[in-house]
Amino acid sequence: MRVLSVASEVYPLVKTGGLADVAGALPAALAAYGVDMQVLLPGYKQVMAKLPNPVRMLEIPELFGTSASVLACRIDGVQYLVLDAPELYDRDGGPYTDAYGADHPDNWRRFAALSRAAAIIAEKGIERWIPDIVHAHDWQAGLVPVYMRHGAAAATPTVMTVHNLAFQGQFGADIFAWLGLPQSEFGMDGIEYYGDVSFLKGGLQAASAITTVSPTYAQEIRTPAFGMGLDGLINARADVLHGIVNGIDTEIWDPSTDPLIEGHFTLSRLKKRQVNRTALANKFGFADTDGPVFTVVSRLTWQKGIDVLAEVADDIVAMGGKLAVLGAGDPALEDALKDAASRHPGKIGLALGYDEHLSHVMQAGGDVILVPSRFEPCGLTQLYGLRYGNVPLVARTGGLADTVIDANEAAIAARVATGFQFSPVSADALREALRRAVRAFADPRIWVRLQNQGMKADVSWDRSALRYTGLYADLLAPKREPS
Ligand SMILES: Nc1ncnc2c1ncn2[C@@H]1O[C@H](COP(=O)(O)OP(=O)(O)O[C@H]2O[C@H](CO)[C@@H](O)[C@H](O)[C@H]2O)[C@@H](O)[C@H]1O
Repeated sequence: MRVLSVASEVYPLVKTGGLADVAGALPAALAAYGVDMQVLLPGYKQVMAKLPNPVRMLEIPELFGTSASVLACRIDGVQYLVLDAPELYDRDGGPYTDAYGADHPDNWRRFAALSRAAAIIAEKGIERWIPDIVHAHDWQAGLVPVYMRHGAAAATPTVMTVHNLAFQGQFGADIFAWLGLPQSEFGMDGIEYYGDVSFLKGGLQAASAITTVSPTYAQEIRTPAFGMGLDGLINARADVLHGIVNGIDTEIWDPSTDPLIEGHFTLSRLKKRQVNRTALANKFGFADTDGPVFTVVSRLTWQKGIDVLAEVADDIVAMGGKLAVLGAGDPALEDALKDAASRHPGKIGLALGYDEHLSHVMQAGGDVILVPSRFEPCGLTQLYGLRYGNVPLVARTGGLADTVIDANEAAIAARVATGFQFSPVSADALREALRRAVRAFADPRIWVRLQNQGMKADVSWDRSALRYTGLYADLLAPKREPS
């Protein structure tokens, strides 16, 4: 089965968040089930610089006012297709923003081009490789199913995966004329959204199947509270909606071999974890290694509940804990955390910025990974925490609710608890959960049990890869007429 996956970021070539991890891990995970997945992504400056021996496979003479080509490149067994269009992608800054952090004004054109290129590949193939299915991720690939339904590959099934419904790719109606779509698309069943254009809405309407990254989030987005204005549409398409929880790449995230951490450890050699704790304490300038070290690796935003975290920072210290935060985002939240760190030198440490290496160090050396998100489609840092003995303390929402088993008394006694959940996302509820964690940490028997159970949890892609494979197979199965 041949599947073309289309994403705006893919680890290890370019990453700003969880989408890259998932788009990067899927090809290998699905290969185990006989899926031949190739991944199309934009040829940003940082991507082009990383390609070993790219081969030019397909010329696209006219793509949104510029010429483009598709390069193929194999890295660690994965076949990447890179859309080389310098006018669109050869720029300083990140995948979506310029060097000053502002969105590129022509992002609609940059990602419409990615989607159009995917549709062209679906029609023409790359050499003799023609996808049986096209799998689009998030709004940046939202127009893939839309372009496909108006072209020669209209019969090829498409899957639209929502990694975060908060980002919809909404642009003014004036861009519609430039998209090269029939006028009928500017309507209820197409990409029109309250008089604007929405790339994600288009994808959700046109795709053969919709998936999101956990079963709980799949239910939540059917409600006005989580549906971000699209709950009506999602409910109307509930028969093709699936919640498939993310896994993690257990080779990259393996505490027994991880080259980015100080000391390797396993379930049976948990004591060896200690050197990582010390390394973390040194990195964040902690005065000592007493008490639990709470860690946060996150975009610093309202979605992630970082305002609530800042509210309880003093309490963490008062409870005898330490706090280490790695992240970047909203300047007001960065300031609130900077203030907390300056109030508590040696106890609260802040690393502002994006640092993949440090994120591994934190998972290996922390005691608790905090994820106080207001909504969380799946969440990956709690999965890395489980695997690294960094016990998750999470808000009871979305994929966090699906992947962490709360340490209530019954779950502790039954030896199934893996972390702590709290609800609602408020300072009071978070404080209460922190207290529970501090109490559990004080009892080494309970704590080691939590770490053990977490490290034993299956966070691999195995089960979910099987579910994606099943979904693809269903989409390809000949439709039976109702009898
Ligand atoms: N400052 C920093 N330095 C280094 N690494 C950092 C970092 N900030 C974040 N990261 C890393 O970026 C990734 C973030 O992934 P998440 O799943 O937690 O959230 P994100 O909102 O990006 O993803 C969206 O897509 C994913 C994938 O489907 C869903 O799990 C999630 O719920 C959804 O919001 C993790 O690998 C984390 O370690």
